Amino acid sequence: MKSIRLSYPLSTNEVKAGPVVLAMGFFDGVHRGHQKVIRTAKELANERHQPLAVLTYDKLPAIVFKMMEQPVRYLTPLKTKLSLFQQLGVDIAYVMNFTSDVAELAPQEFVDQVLTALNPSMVVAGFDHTYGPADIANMALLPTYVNGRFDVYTVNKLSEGAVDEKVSSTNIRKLVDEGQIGQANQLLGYEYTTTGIIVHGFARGRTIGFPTANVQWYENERIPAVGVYAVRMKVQGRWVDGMASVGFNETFGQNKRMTIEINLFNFNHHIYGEHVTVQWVQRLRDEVKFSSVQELINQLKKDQTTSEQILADNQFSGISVK
Ligand SMILES: Cc1cc2nc3c(=O)[nH]c(=O)nc-3n(C[C@H](O)[C@H](O)[C@H](O)COP(=O)(O)O)c2cc1C
Ligand SMILES: Nc1ncnc2c1ncn2[C@@H]1O[C@H](COP(=O)(O)OP(=O)(O)O)[C@@H](O)[C@H]1O
Repeated sequence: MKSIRLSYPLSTNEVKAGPVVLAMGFFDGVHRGHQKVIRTAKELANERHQPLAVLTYDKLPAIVFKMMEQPVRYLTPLKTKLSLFQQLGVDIAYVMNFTSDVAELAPQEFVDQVLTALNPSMVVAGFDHTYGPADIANMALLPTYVNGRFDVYTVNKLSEGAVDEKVSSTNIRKLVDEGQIGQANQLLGYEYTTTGIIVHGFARGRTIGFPTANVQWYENERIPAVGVYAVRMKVQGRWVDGMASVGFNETFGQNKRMTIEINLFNFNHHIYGEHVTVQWVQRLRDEVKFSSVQELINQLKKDQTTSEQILADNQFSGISVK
């Protein structure tokens, strides 16, 4: 997959491919609804023997319109999103720098100056996709603006039972914020992931028999709620089972800053400075302030047994963040 940065106004050197089938959307989370859009577009592209391109944006378009939490925390920061696009068979990812100029484009201008410039034979998006104000820039009106220059294909809402009612980025963000990772994973269609690097902590972990790798997550990552989780971590190119604590080390009472600490099973290497990917599989419990370190150790032993069982039962889904 090629990834190409675009900024407005588009220059012709940036876009060499065409004709392509073009899927468009912000796709935060690349959840099962988004996957349906991209997979549908892939089938259409295959039928036409054309590459599949995706048009997405480097930041949530809403940032330009309204006050948002800062920094904005995504389900999938760009790098993660691109990894998922690649696994869905995307050939070209156009990442547009979303500025006020782009936000201010009238729907007709967006179609003429952005979409058309990407040489699509067909544009594909979800039923609720908008490219400006919802009343004038929706999928029903897109064919009018396109005026026969290329085809438009709208992908219906994903609906295969009650749970699919809730396949939306907003809902998944809420589940992650509440720590309901099992449910978030169901809607995502893969295990929720966080990336970062391993930094030094207080070096207490090894003294209690549970060394913990401290993950300094990258900016814009959206971290699950405080609590304890069964996880996998990719480090030095391989996935290792483990358990994670997101919290403040209540028992030791020194930590004012929230940390992610991971004890890996059957693992004994120094990994400071390594880039890692954490796959959140299941929530186990809340963080507890224990009255002694021994009580913490007893609980960690139980957490390990529970995590090992969960991870043994949990198989990798079709796609996962690499
Ligand atoms: C799976 C797991 C669960 C944990 N649960 C708790 C907890 O409930 N309460 C708590 O105070 N600390 C908990 N801890 C955090 C330990 O206190 C922490 O890992 C230890 O202080 C080591 O920190 P260090 O990396 O700074 O040496 C947990 C750690 C892990 C790996
Ligand atoms: N099984 C393991 N799980 C996690 N980290 C491990 C493991 N074995 C060795 N390590 C190493 O030990 C470090 C954690 O030890 P710890 O005493 O908790 O120190 P620190 O507070 O500096 O992170 C990790 O960053 C990693 O480099």
